[in-house]
Amino acid sequence: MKKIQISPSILSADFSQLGNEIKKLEEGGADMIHVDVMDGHFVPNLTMGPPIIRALRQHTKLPFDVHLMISPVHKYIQDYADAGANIITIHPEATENLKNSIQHIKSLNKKVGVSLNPETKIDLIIELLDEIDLVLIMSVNPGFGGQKFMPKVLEKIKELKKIKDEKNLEFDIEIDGGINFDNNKLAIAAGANILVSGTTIFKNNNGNIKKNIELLKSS
Ligand SMILES: O=C(CO)[C@@H](O)[C@H](O)COP(=O)(O)O
Repeated sequence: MKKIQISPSILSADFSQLGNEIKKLEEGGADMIHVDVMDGHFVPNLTMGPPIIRALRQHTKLPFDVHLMISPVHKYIQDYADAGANIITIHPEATENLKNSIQHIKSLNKKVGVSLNPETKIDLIIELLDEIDLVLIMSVNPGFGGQKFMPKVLEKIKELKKIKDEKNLEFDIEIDGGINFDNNKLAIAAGANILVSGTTIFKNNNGNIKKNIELLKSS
C-alpha cells in the first residue's frame, strides 16, 4: 500500500502571508503544496496564476501540486510548468483533446494529473490511465474551500482502485474537498493515498498545522 500523503490547499491560507504559510506547512510535515488555480469561468471563483506560483517557489522545496480549474487549459500548461509546478492536474472537460494535453504535460517533464468532478465518470479516462500519474477525485463541486464532503464519490474511488490493482498501474489517487478527521479514514479505506485539505489544516485545533496533518494521516 502507498504511504498516505497530505497536500494542504493554500486556498485556506492567509493570502497576505502566503510565503510564511507555505513555510509553516513544510515545517508541519506537508508532503506537497496544493495550489488551486481558478479562472472565474470553469469554476465560479478567481484565485491565482503563474506569477504568484513563481513567487512562492522560492519559499519551499516541496512539490507544487497545481490543480488547474481553468478552461481552455491547454495553452496555459507551459506557463504553469515554467512557474514551478511539479504536478499539473487538468479536467477532461477543459481541453479539446485530453490525450494531447496529457502528452504536453509529460513533454515538459511534469507529473500529469487528471481531475474528475463529482458528476464526471471514470469512463472518460479509463483508456488513458497508464499515461496518468495522479487522478484527483473531487469530493465537492470545485470553486470554494469549506464545502461539505460528498460521500458518493467514495464509490468512484473504490472503482478506480480496483481498476488500478487489476491493471497493475501505479498512479496516485488524490481526494479533494471537505476532508476532515472522520471522512479521511473512509477516503483512505476506499483507496485514496493523497488527501488534499484546506479548512481542516488551517482552521482546526487553533491552526495547529502539524497536529492537523498528523491527524489527517492517521487512519
Ligand atoms: O479545489 C478545491 C475547491 O475547489 C479544494 O482544494 C478546496 O480548497 C479544499 O478545501 P477544503 O474543502 O478542505 O476546505
